[in-house]
Amino acid sequence: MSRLRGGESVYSFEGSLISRSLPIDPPSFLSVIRSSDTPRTVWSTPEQASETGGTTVVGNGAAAVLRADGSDRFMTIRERATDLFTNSDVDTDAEAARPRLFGGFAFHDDHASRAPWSGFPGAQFVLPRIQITWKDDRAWLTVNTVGESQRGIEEYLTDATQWLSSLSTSGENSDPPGIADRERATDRDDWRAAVEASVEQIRVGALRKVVLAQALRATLADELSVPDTLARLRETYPDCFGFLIDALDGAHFLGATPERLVSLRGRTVETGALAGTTGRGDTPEEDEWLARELLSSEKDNHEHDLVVEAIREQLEPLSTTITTDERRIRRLATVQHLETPLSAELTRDEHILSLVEALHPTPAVGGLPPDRALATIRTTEPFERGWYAAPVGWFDADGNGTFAVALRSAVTARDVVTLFAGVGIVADSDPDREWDEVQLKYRPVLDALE
Ligand SMILES: C=C(O[C@@H]1C=C(C(=O)O)C=C[C@H]1O)C(=O)O
Repeated sequence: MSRLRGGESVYSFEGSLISRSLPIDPPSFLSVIRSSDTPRTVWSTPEQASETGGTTVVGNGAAAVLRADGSDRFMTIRERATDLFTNSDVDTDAEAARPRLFGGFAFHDDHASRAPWSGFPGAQFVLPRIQITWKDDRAWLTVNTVGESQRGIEEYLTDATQWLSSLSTSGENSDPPGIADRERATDRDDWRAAVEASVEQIRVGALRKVVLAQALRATLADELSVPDTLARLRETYPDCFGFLIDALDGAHFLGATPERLVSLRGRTVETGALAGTTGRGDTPEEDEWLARELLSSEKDNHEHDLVVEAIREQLEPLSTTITTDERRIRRLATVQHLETPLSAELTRDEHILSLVEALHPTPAVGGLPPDRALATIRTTEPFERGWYAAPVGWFDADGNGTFAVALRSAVTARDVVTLFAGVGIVADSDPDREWDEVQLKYRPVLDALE
């Protein structure tokens, strides 16, 4: 396996990309990820996703890592990716198995790589050394090299095939680690004051909406298994985007988010608004009652309208048509949301990173007007958002890809897991109800740990 491990050199790649893939018998997800080297990548799309039809990818190690910082991080990543993909030699019979860059961005332009985000730059994308892709009932092995010879890639392929055949075919999930201690970054009084101050800003017309978040530091009782935690999240949230991004220093960012930021295939864009939240009922009747109440809530519909409007405004200059579907309920294991799917046809070819940059942050996680909302978030939140609520996903050589908004997520370092969750504040937000909503949004990750 030593040849499969990425050395320091992968972080400043030179030479051209060679990629080979072949169909394989679907291996066990848990076995693959448990025996993968860092940086590992996990990406799984909702089972029902129309354009991807439920795809899972695990990346073992790195053939190349692209990193960038600052407000031009989107462009820098795109340029470095273009260098990487130029003159590449890719041999695959399946679109799903093509080489892809997986990673994401920090929420703020002036992101600070300090705890709990040390190791996470403003942007990081990994071209996996080995990519295992599952789609429907099929699976593929892809091996990527940069700056190696043709003979080199054949050897990597042989090693990777041997590695796969050595894996156990079943994976039993271990018990969750449990939580020994919890510490909130924001106490209830500070929260109340922050929400009231934002509501006041909205009432005087300085803001229209702002999304305020909280952080929860959980010290684990036992050792964390990242693969097992992800497997639990995938099981409870099959209709979410599951993700894992390894920093290069041993930290991990993982989650299961219901929110798509954007997908691009050719000139077809899929996106959507997700904002406005209520809980789950104890019975189907109670669930229905809560859903109906959410659909008719003036406050939640206003919160949601602002997101739909902002997305349409960003897409309009780029698109020939924009289609806004009917507003509906998105029911998850712990909460229900208002959701409006949107799609568009672009007037010309665009790279998905241009769309990601244009859309991030939508008012579902930032606010309006964007600059004032971001300044309010910066001065109000006593912690670093890091990669929380920011774009995570993948793109390929053609500039196609999918990005989700990294919600219901946590960053882990040794025995501490820091969870994040936020809520949209509008004129009639009540601090105590918003507090409760934050606690509900911690549940996906908390349940996977307890
Ligand atoms: C900010 C979060 O969620 C966002 C805010 C929502 C709301 O305020 O109703 C709903 C879904 C997400 O767009 C989060 O989960 O942390």
